[in-house]
Amino acid sequence: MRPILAKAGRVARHSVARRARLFVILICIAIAAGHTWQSLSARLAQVENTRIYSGNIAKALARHAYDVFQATHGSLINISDRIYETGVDPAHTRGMSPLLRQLSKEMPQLDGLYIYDAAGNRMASSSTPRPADANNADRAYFIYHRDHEDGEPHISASLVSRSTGSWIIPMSRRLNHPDGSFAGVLLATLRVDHFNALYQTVDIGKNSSILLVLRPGTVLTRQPFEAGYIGRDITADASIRQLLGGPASGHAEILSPLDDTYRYLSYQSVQAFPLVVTVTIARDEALADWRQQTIVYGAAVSLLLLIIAMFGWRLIGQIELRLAAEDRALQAMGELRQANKQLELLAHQDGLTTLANRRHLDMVLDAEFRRATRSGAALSLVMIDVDFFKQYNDLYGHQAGDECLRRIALVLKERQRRPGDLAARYGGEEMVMLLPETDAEGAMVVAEKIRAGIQALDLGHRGNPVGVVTVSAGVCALDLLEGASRSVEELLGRADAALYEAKRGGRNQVRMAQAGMPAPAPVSAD
Ligand SMILES: Nc1nc2c(ncn2[C@@H]2O[C@H](COP(=O)(O)OP(=O)(O)OP(=O)(O)O)[C@@H](O)[C@H]2O)c(=O)[nH]1
Repeated sequence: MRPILAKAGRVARHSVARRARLFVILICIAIAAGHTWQSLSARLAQVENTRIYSGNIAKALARHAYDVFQATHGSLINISDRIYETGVDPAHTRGMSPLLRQLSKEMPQLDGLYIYDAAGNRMASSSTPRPADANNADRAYFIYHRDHEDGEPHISASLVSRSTGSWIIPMSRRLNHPDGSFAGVLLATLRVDHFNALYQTVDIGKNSSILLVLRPGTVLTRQPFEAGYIGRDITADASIRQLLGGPASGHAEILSPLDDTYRYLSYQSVQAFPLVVTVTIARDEALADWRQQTIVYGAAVSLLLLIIAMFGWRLIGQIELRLAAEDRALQAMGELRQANKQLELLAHQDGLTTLANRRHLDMVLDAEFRRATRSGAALSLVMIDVDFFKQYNDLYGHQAGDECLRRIALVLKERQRRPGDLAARYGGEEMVMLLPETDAEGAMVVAEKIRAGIQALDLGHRGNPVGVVTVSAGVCALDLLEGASRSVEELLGRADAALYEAKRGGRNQVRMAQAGMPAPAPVSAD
């Protein structure tokens, strides 16, 4: 495998591990994000349910408050009509206690009904008179009516009744003389208990509350009841003031000014009266189920993520190990291929000259011969033999002889100009140049250039009359052979014969094979 391709393959394989790691991370992120989204959605749904639930309760309780105050208001109108029948006659008014008792009995929300004159003295009441409430000129509702001429019903802040000792909500009307001057106050007191008894039946949780509020923000009663909260102004908190100052009903998350607890607050104004019912549910209580579910799911999802991360990482680790093993195998394969190539090269190469060896020459010659015979193309062969090489060895030693052969081989290599040209060591100091697509004349030119090139090496040789190393060469071309008897052996034999002729002719020359050339005879080394 080529190094660049191998590297590209390695990069691609390692990017698989990277992508797998990224995939596991993305899966984990997706699961975590999905759980977070689901959890936040569930929280929103829980908050919305709480809003609807508390809003519905506030609506129902506001309706109840309206019914109670409307009925009380009806009674006050009824009583004042009776009083006005006689033009606010004190004697007549003082005799109305039985009527007040009767009306009070019929209305379970009432703690009592009272009539006070312009000086605040009690003129009639539904309860047994007590010295403590003989004069109520100091009460806020009395002062209000004394100072305001309107005959509208007035609701005051809750207080403890001097007559019954119970927590009550005063609802009163001004009484006028026929000339419009202040004649006294007609008072109905509503039992705080009456509201709380109902509020207690609403299951909204331990840390949640229901408030009946007198606008702008005075607490009339609270469930769970705590005397300390009665009369407090919840609009001291700006956010609540703003909230209650808005539409007739609404919802918000608030930090309760009463107990510093975060709560979901729903409120509903009571129709026709300056009253508001608020239902607040502690955030902790509202979200308790959601929190528990989130913790359980969160633990399950965390476990799942842990398992995915652990298995994912282990899997990726194994992938990486496999990839590393693959890398090593590929590298080993590459090295093996390289070694095989080297071996192949060595199998075809002559160790001394690095020219093609005899075996390779035989293979190529055979193939080229058949190809040329088939196609009618030219094919030539030059056989080269070093002159007086025995003397060279004798004179300069075998190692010098080897070096000489190497230098000669370089000249042959130089002459391999075409892709098909092949220089080979034929054996000993004999070499061959195979020249496909080359005719006899062309081969003669190449052979001559080789001969001249070797002489030009100027390798001193005292045993050679020329004084330097020279070669003789015999050339034979395919077209010199007779058609039917053509063979590789003949081509070689005829080239060898031509070489023989060159030797006989005095060496350091090139001869071309001739038709009917005589068989080679031994040449003297002298
Ligand atoms: N140094 C060395 N000598 C070799 C090698 N192969 C063959 N020879 C020697 O080459 C010589 C060839 O000598 P001969 O065939 O008698 O002929 P020559 O001395 O070259 O004389 P002519 O060919 O007639 O010019 C022998 O002495 C071989 O030992 C080789 O690989 N290295």
